[in-house]
Amino acid sequence: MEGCHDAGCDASEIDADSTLALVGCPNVGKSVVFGELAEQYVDVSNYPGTTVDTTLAEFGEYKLTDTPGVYGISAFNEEERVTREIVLEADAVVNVVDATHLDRDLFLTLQLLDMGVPTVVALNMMDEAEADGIDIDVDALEDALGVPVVPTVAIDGEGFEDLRERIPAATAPESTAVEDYYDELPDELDATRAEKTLLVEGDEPLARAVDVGGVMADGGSPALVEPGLREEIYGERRSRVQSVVDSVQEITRTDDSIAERVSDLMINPLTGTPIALATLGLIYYFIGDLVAQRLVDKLEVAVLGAHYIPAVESFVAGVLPDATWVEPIEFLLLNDNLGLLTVTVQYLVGALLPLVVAFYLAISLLEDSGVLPRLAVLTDRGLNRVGLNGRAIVPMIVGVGCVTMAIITTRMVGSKRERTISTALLGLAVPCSAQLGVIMGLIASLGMIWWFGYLGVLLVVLGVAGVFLDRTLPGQSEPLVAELPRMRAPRPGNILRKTYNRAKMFLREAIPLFAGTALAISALDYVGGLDAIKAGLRPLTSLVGMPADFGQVLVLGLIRRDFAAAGMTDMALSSAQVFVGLVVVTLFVPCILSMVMILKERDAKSALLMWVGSWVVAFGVGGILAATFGVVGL
Ligand SMILES: Nc1nc2c(ncn2[C@@H]2O[C@H](COP(=O)(O)OP(=O)(O)OP(=O)(O)O)[C@@H](O)[C@H]2O)c(=O)[nH]1
Repeated sequence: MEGCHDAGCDASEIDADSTLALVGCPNVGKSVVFGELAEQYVDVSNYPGTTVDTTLAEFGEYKLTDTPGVYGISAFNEEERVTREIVLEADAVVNVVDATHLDRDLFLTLQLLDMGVPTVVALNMMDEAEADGIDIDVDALEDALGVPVVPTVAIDGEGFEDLRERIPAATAPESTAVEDYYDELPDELDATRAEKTLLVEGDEPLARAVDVGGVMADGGSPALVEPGLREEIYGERRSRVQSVVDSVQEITRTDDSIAERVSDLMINPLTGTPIALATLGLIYYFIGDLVAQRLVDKLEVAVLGAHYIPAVESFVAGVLPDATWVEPIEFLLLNDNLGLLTVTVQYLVGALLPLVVAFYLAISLLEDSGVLPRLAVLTDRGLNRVGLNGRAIVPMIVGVGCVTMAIITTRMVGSKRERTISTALLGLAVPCSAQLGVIMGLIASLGMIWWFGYLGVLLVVLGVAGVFLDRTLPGQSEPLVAELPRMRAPRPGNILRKTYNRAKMFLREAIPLFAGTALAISALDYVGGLDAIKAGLRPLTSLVGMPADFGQVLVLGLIRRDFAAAGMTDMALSSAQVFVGLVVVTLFVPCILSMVMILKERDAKSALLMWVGSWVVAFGVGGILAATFGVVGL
């Protein structure tokens, strides 16, 4: 069935096979509503903008599509374009409205109704409205809007029976205040009410698609209407929203709740900074120390290293026949660098799995409690200087746990440009905890001053690289959307479910990639490729004042960063050499698994540029430090 947003579309047009879109502002509970209606879990987060991909599900005889949260139907950014497209295609909309934010959310509702989109309003978060002393006269709201309004508490499944029942009655008022503006459009234009409304609001994709007489796939000249018209229509709609809110809502309590007071403390730089540092410290302690060091150490070494690897080795040796052709197979499966059944499994199960689970657990808690967006607001200004916004704080912290993991979290930092910058910075100068552990051990014997020197160099490189990328990459980074979700007690069920789902999805995508890479590197190793690389690296190792053996360290670094740092433990080096060597291995290329992830999350060109860039920066900075300290490799 075609979209039916023309004037006069009524309930009878919504029948079996109709497509329903779930539309609402960010963080109003759409994902929970979707889960309730479709009986299917989608990622629920107390963080605006977590629904980036859309999900389609069957709901009774309808098809139901989840959409990214938007404040209005327009096409200024990626989320808006996705939602706009879905709304234009849909037969009806379930508009989720946050009862504690009527004044904000009803703009979208009225816009949908102006467009003639058959709508049912799910007035969600009624529990929070009640707690905040917000009294809404639902019948009056229904009368004012002219469409069904159903109060819901999505997390408790309240109101859904009613909602399901009233969806077939989705409708839109026959006429709209916006119709007066349609006169601005060419007389011969053949467009639906939805299209006309968007056109008078200056919708660019539609304006570009207009040809004489109709809306076409492409062609025609953009800007059909005066540029100022949008503001006029928006202003008029906002005043309609205000009068609806004034007539249906009464606020009986005005003092701040505890959650609001905590929130204020968190975003005030004076009190927020120590809270943020403590939170970051806690995350680091949990992911970087407790899990990445202790648990992973136990699992990787004491369990898998001591029991699993010997067992699999003897099993494979027992199964494979004793013949020369078996040798390469045995090497691919069992070699000590990246054997498919040995080190690769040891890494995936012993390190990556616990890290992934720990990470998702921590992030889910931070998201659902509302701490995460407040951290983003606090760190926003500093990160702006390097072309990022506050949302990038998470990948940076996570990177200190595991860079591979952090690269996935760059999904949440906003535009493609910011994702590229944060990925590049992560790959370049954020040491992962496994590497940091070994590095700390090595530096501890040199003294505190070297430790600060090491951190100082990394910060300078991060700053310079960030500013460089910000200036050279085309476009501009997006500002942080300032709207803060409310602070809530996380729901354990949701945290566990989300962690499980995210970890499962991650592993399902990552395991084949890692296995393939391990096989390819092992094959290269078998034919002597890694030794050849080591010999070829000699000019570079002397450039940074390191002995020839440092080539071996770099080859290990291509595979895993902590291997590289660990490779330096039994080399005879001066203090300055240890320092320079550690800076070089930190800035050196991301480990092979991070590279696989960069390839997957970005594209081949960015991955190659980042890889080559790391060589240049590592040896450039290493060369400067070597010259400064006068270190010479033997
Ligand atoms: N108290 C309360 N919390 C709710 C209700 N509905 C949803 N939530 C919580 O609100 C937060 C946001 O819910 P989501 O379903 O992720 O919101 P969304 O609209 O899909 O958000 P985006 O996808 O980011 O636009 C989560 O922490 C939910 O647990 C409700 O009726 N009452």
